[in-house]
Amino acid sequence: MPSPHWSAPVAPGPVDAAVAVPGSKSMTNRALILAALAVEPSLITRPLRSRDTVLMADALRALGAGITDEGADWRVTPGELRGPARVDAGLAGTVMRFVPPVAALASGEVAVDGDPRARERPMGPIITALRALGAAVDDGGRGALPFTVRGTGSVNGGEVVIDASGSSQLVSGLLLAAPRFEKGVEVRHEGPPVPSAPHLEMTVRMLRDAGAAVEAEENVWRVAPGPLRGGERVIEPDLSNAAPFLGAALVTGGRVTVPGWPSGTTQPGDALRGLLAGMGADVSLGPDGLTVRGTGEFRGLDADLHEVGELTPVLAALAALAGSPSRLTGVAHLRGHETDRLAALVAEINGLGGDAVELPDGLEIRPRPLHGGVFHTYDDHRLVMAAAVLGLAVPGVDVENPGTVGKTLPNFTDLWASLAAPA
Ligand SMILES: O=C(O)C1=C[C@@H](OP(=O)(O)O)[C@@H](O)[C@H](O)C1
Ligand SMILES: C=C(OP(=O)(O)O)C(=O)O
Repeated sequence: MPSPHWSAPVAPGPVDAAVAVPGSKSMTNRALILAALAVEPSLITRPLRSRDTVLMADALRALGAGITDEGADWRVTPGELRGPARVDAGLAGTVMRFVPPVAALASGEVAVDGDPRARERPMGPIITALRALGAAVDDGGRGALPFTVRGTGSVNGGEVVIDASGSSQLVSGLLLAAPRFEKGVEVRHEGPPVPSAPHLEMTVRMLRDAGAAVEAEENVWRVAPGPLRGGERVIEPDLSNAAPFLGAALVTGGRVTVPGWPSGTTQPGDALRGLLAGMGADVSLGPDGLTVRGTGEFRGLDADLHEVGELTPVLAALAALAGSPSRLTGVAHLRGHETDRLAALVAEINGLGGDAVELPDGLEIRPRPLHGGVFHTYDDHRLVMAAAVLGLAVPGVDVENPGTVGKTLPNFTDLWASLAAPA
């Protein structure tokens, strides 16, 4: 039984470590979807194994895909998509937005539900879009989980307009399944800007790598119908999950290397290079990976994080420890993430004596001396990571429900212990 609380370790001095972070959640779950829709088997190499990716594998198995372990890798053998099936999305945005368009391709009923908080996350636009593309979805008029997709074995597809300002995943979900729609798809976004542009680029890139014909313009994406290839898909390390480790170099004036950092990538975590450099870190990318060095002093950050919202919790923790104030903007959509992240970060940073204020679209954080206390995590993996960063410098940070970090990084506290241990 994991302990319901975790005392975040104080760094005994400057950290000096190499930390190999496991595979990208976003790439693993896209690779699983594309492999399940392909015309031949795939091998997914170095996948992330975490709650979100195991839920994705289980969902696709329930719909007829064969997914088996091959050492640490996953072998995916496409099968005929069929219901009846039940899909548990947990709290995974990728499962709740990427699986329903696949379920619409199945013959039979597919019931989709998730954690209580998952029922509050934005889903309405993709349900409406699926109906416009020819799928039958019974959501009891809620525009949210739970719902049942009544598949007939095919989806007509075609043109659809969607407001994806609440989540880029609403677009990604439609695009990933679209090569199997009779007419493919043209998705046009209308509304306030879509967040997380790199994740949309990741969707386009991975579809193309699998052989799909995709056109992407500003706010319009077209996917032609056609077969998807299988074969080997190698998953990059999760660069967003590298954030707390790299941040530790800044907080302690130490050095952290993340091996396997790609020289080119669609992952939003790559933006950490510029963001941490902007806070005063020395950042270098070389054959050994990405190395971040801190001097012990670092400044606050004034940044629009609209495209890289998932980095916000860890950057907010760094901001609370920085030498000058920070403004993190462009992230109103974080109110629909695992929890309302803006409210949660303000409550927990201020609970330790900090001075964080919620903006209409972000956070303003003025550093102040902090003290220990319980740090609540709201079923949000990234709040566990934020708490760990604070704990490096603040004795007595008592992290509630640390196991929730297993959403994307089950061995986080072990990796963290090796980082914060005396050399
Ligand atoms: O497509 C993806 O893999 C993701 C897209 C982003 O979602 P939003 O656009 O909803 O922020 C990101 O925050 C999430 O962690 C993963
Ligand atoms: C927003 C996140 O996750 P999800 O894929 O559930 O949307 C996240 O990992 O920061």
